[in-house]
Amino acid sequence: MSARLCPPYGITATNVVKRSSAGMIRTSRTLSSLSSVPSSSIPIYRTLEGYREWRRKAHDEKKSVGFVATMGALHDGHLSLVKKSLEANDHTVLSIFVNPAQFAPHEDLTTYPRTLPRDLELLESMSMSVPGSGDAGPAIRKPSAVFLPTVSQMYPSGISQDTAAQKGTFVEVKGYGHQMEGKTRPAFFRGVATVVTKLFNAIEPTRTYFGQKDIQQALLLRRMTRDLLMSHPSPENLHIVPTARDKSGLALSSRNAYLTAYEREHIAPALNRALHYAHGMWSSSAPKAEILKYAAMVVAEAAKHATEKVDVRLDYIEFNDPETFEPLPDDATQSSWQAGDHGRPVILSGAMWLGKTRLIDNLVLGDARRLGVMIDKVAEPNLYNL
Ligand SMILES: Nc1ncnc2c1ncn2[C@@H]1O[C@H](COP(=O)(O)OP(=O)(O)OP(=O)(O)O)[C@@H](O)[C@H]1O
Ligand SMILES: CC(C)(CO)[C@@H](O)C(=O)[O-]
Ligand code: BAL
Repeated sequence: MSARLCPPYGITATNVVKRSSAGMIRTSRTLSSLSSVPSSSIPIYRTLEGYREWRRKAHDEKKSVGFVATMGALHDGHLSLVKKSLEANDHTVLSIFVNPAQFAPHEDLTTYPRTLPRDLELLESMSMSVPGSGDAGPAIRKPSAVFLPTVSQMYPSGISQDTAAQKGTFVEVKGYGHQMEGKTRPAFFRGVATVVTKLFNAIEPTRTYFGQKDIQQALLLRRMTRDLLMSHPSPENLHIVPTARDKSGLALSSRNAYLTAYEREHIAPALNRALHYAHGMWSSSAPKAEILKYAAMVVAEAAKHATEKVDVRLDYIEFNDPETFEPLPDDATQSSWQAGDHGRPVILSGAMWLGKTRLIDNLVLGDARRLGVMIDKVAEPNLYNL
């Protein structure tokens, strides 16, 4: 059953999620009832049964299905993933689901931006002309469906943000979830791998698209598809789309909505500047440990020269092996890395706190295509990381 329903809707942080004393998450009536969904010309599936009926038809018609998983609060970064999917697939499906399992109890699940009406408007406004097959003229493609499940649909056994209290089935990509982002967010990748496995099982995508902004997530999920012998998608059909940015270099992110205009314009871009500074030093053969000190100073300088009160804390900047995610040795240099016959690029990534907002970013040093990042000739060079 597809839901094309009318207002009133009322989705706010407080009416979406309620937590019992045991930390179990349940959806409020507002979000779980169908009447909470704005009207849309794109079919919205709130149930697995409804979506699967649509998917069966696409399968019978031998149509390919591209998939973009999101937590909503859409921006141009998300839309760049949708465009890649529209280009390559007969159908494009997008999911919007704020996944409790990837938020630690102290993190921002309740305040995470939720902008469903605007998200649907943005998706409705998207279309792409693609060459028709045979003698047919060009065809117009638009997003075909939105999957908008409830927490109880996605977690039939219930879900607690407290990992010790969790029951049911979880997916862990062992050995790859504790470095980089996993150092600060130890349960994050377990939550992501679990929900994305469920989404892949539900959506059955031919191809999927993840953002380079969350590079560890994308690479870990590709490993998961390989380890679990997945066919929908197969590992080679999990694509990574370059990071879309503000002119200042700041990576677009739903959490940027937490920032003041001053923070967004003047302070947040310091993380990207620090990464570029580190890249410059790497190219001039400086050793990693020294580079990291200077990169941290770039962030500190931005805070020092702020003309408004800001609370800036660098979480980390690090160089990591894209295959193992392990940090490079302190004395590693660009030439020692290359001489090690790795031939693979290096991930230079970082995270910083701006008040309560945590921002992340990365550059791939070397040929990002080797990581399956989709660099194409229409890309504007200053938007991309090579
Ligand atoms: N600036 C961006 N460029 C390209 N892809 C992006 C960008 N931001 C997010 N994505 C990708 O969009 C998908 C959905 O991400 P998500 O809904 O968490 O948005 P987000 O902006 O990353 O949110 P958050 O602020 O929580 O990090 C992920 O694959 C993510 O990597
Ligand atoms: C992949 C994802 C949708 C899983 O909840 C989320 O981690 C994200 O948006 O990057
Ligand atoms: N894009 C990553 C989602 C998260 O930080 O929870």
